[in-house]
Amino acid sequence: MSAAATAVTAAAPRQGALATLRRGLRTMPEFRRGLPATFALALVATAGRVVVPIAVQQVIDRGLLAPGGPDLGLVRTLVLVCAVVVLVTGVAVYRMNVRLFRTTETALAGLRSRAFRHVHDLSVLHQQGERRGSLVSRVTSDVDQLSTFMQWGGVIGVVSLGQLVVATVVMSVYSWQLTLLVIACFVPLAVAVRWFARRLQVAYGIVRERVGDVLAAVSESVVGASTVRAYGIRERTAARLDRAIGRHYRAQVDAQKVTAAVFVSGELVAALANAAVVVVGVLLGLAGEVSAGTLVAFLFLVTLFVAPVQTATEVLNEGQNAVAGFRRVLDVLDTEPDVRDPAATGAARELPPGPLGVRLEHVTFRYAPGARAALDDVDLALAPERSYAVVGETGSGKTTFAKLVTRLMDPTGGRVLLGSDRAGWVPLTEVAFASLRHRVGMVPQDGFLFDATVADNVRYGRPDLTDEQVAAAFEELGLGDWVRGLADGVATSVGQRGESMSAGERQLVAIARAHVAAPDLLVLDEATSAVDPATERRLTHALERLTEGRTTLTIAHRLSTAERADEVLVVDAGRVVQRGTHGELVDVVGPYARLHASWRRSSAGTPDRVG
Ligand SMILES: Nc1ncnc2c1ncn2[C@@H]1O[C@H](COP(=O)(O)OP(=O)(O)OP(=O)(O)O)[C@@H](O)[C@H]1O
Repeated sequence: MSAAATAVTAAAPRQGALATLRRGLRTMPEFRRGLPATFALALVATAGRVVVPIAVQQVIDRGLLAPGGPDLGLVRTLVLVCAVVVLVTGVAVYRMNVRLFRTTETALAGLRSRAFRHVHDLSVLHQQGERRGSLVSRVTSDVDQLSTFMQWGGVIGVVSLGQLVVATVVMSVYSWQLTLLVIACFVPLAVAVRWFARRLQVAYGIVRERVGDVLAAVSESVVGASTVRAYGIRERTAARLDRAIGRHYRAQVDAQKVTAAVFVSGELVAALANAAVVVVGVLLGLAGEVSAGTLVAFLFLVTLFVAPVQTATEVLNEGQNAVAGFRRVLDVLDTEPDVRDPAATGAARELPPGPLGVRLEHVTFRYAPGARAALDDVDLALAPERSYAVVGETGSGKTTFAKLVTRLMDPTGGRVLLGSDRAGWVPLTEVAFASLRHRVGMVPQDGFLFDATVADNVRYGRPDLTDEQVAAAFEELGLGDWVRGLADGVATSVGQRGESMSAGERQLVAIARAHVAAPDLLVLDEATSAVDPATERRLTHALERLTEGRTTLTIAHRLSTAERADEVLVVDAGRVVQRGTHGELVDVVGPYARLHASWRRSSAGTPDRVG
């Protein structure tokens, strides 16, 4: 599959609801494992429910109204049997629920973790193509949506169906006339339930949409809190949020009205069926067709009819939710990772030992089929242990170049190789991820930090390092005084996404992280943000130490970086148009001289940005 971004939703062909449910359940072997035993318990629970009406009939007809006077011994035995059956049913229902919760949670945890790993396997580009919030919701709330159905809907649905069948069988054994009567009463309800189910689907569809609106409004106002405050638009933002909450409230109430209507209809039909059974039953009794016990048993059996028909609406509704949830989760799992670890196929190679150079052979990259090439037929070689500065106008393709060299994406044409003439070259697509991540390091522009201590962030790629070793690494980079000046030294917490640190400080931590990882090839995306002169000096010094003796590819935004580099590569509209030292290029008429001149013009404002 090409590296071009394809939305996750486009990956799988649409399947029918049942096929989706079946396929979804197949992806959760943990769920199917305990299912037969759970169904056996469900069967016991169902059977237990019809034992009581049968016993009542027996107590009345053969115990209390026995031809030779009341048979109290039989009544006692039947009451005892009933008590045991009720107890066993209770235990079975309890065990069934516990088993169901356990297997469902195990299965969902497995699914969540598989889906999460899969999202990680998708390329960076793909993760950007899909809105991140949406990917997160697929692994969290969409999976949660399945849980109600699996814990409750599926098995309760089957139990209810079983209850209906068993109740019908028992009733028809007692009296086919009364059975037909009860069914006749419930047919309109069954039809109404289908109608209600459609209305519920629409109503809850609107509720889910409104929930999304509320979440979007809340997250936007929280993320943009400073902008909201700065422009004094608090009232407007709050009003927008209130409107979203109000719409959600109305949608929720509308949906609940439909649910309430379903239950009321159930109650009405049950009352109607009871009344009909009493009237017709008494008439049949007078004609000698049914006994008093049968009539009372029927009243019990009618109640067994109501619950399943009512639950059917909810089961249908939950089933529809689950199908929607499964679709969204399966879409993620069905998406083939476009940057695959060759180790998964067993054909992976290690990078050759020693210093690493880079070779690009006719490399082309398009972000989408038919889009303009972000890199266009680039053919070049970078020697090991030298430093290169990649410069160019904004949007010229510098970041794309860096992402292809670190295999965050694969080229749509041509290939990238790492190695050296001495030790040999290996195409990046054949290099095991473990070897690649071990030998190739990247310091991204934003210097993302995890919510942990400075030391934890530094040893991300080297978990074996102690705090002392991390502190020593800062010393080696000339950052000892800075780290000692932090509240708790290397044990200082950086806050969520590193928010307790300034942009420059985050870069220092990111540099230390790259330093302890000690890669042979280092790709640096130079930060564009201006930092204070003291941090700037620290950064420059630390970067010098970090890049010493390593092949370094820097996406340079500062002229000083370009000046210091062994060679400058000038990228323009996806092509490398100039190459040489700063001294060689600066006096030649061309893009570099233009960039340089524009830097000179703006040098009064920003220190030394070149691209
Ligand atoms: N995720 C993306 N999807 C689609 N097009 C993209 C994507 N990222 C970059 N591009 C396009 O590819 C081209 C090269 O972008 P790239 O990010 O490599 O430029 P750059 O030289 O690094 O720019 P800057 O200096 O602003 O970071 C640009 O035209 C950009 O619009």
